[in-house]
Amino acid sequence: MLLGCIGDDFTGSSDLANTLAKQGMRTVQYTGVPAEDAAADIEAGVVALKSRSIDPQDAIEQSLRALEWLQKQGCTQFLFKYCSTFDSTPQGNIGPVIDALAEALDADRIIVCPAFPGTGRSIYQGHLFVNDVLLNQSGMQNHPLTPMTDPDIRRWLQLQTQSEVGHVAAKDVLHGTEAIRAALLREQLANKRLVVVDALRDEDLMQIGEAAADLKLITGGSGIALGLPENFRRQGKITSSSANWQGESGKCVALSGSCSTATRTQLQLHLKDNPGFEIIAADVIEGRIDAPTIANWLIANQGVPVAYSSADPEIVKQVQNQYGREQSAHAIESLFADIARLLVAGGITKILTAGGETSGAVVEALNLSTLEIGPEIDPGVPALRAGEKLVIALKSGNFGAPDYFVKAAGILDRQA
Ligand SMILES: Nc1ncnc2c1ncn2[C@@H]1O[C@H](COP(=O)(O)OP(=O)(O)OP(=O)(O)O)[C@@H](O)[C@H]1O
Ligand SMILES: O=C(O)[C@@H](O)C(=O)CO
Repeated sequence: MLLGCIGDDFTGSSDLANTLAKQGMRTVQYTGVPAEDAAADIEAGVVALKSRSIDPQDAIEQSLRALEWLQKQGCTQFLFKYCSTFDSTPQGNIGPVIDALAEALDADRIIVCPAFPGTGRSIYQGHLFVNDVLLNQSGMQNHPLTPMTDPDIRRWLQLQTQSEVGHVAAKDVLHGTEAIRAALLREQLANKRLVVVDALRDEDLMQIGEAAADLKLITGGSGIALGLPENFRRQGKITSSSANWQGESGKCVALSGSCSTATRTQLQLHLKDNPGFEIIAADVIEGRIDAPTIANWLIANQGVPVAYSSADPEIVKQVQNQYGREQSAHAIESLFADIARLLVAGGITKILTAGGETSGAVVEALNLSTLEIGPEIDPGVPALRAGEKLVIALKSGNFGAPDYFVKAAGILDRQA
């Protein structure tokens, strides 16, 4: 294994694995730190953690264990993947995890670049934009677990890290690889260990990737991985691989715990032609609805039926005020986990999940330890083979075109 990656959630990890696979690296996504060594022919390994919203100390410990395993697999470069909307709180977990990985690797010039132009996330003057609005006006200010209220990534990160935060601005990035390399060195000499790097376009990310060829630790969204495979290819270390994807026949069902604007738009369109079961959070928390009822409903309905708790931010806020943020999230995630188990036991072979935390709960409940990367459904969302009789797609809350659910069901389908 050449490139060792640690993802702070499961959907985000599949986003990264998708990018690396598309750029020609043989990539596998692991759920948690594997007990066994990786197969010998894997070039990039993504250890997916569910560490985005847990206690920072726990996130550090899990990330260091992942790092140790990846080091044991022979990796020479490491990538810490977080969300392209930099999902975190003033306490972490991005800064504390980077600090710990940096110490363990004795790394410097650590790029911090959540940009993902393919999904509209760019960084200019240290500020993160989602399409044409700043992060804190994009809907992310209402995120149920990590509300992003400051678009200045330098300022937000500085709250979380012991290291000093530097910046490589677009004026350097737009001059290409050598200028980026020189600017990173300049920041290192000024004792800025973590460096937010502006990026507007995929070309910028390719050049940032090239400038990062000799860095031990790189951090960012999946976009930061775009240019890395080429470094290994240039050294003759990777050979092109062509994955042999085959979907599954049978019914496809969707589970959505994502309350993001994108998911709610997708649901609105999907529910015009497909049946939906709306899960009311209070009913879950107070035990008025259970998993078997919903699983049976999904199995019995035609089309691509969806069970969803996705609600308007105002409703989510009310639920959280009444029952607590953690408690309500936990209750809903456990419900989705139980539904998923029942679906698979009931013979379902294709499952779509929406929302990072929700997807994490489902992947863990189903014990899906290794995910093979299939074709891309929409930017950042690959089809995944999770077992001999199960294919899935894990959609990050904000990803996917309006017709995502139907498109995803089509790609997971076995082609005649
Ligand atoms: N109706 C609801 N009321 C309160 N909390 C909810 C409700 N529906 C879902 N949740 C919780 O909100 C959280 C949504 O997070 P999740 O990561 O699944 O989606 P997302 O934030 O849209 O996606 P991403 O993290 O990929 O951006 C989960 O913990 C979920 O259990
Ligand atoms: O980077 C992103 O936006 C996604 O891969 C993700 O991590 C959202 O949960």
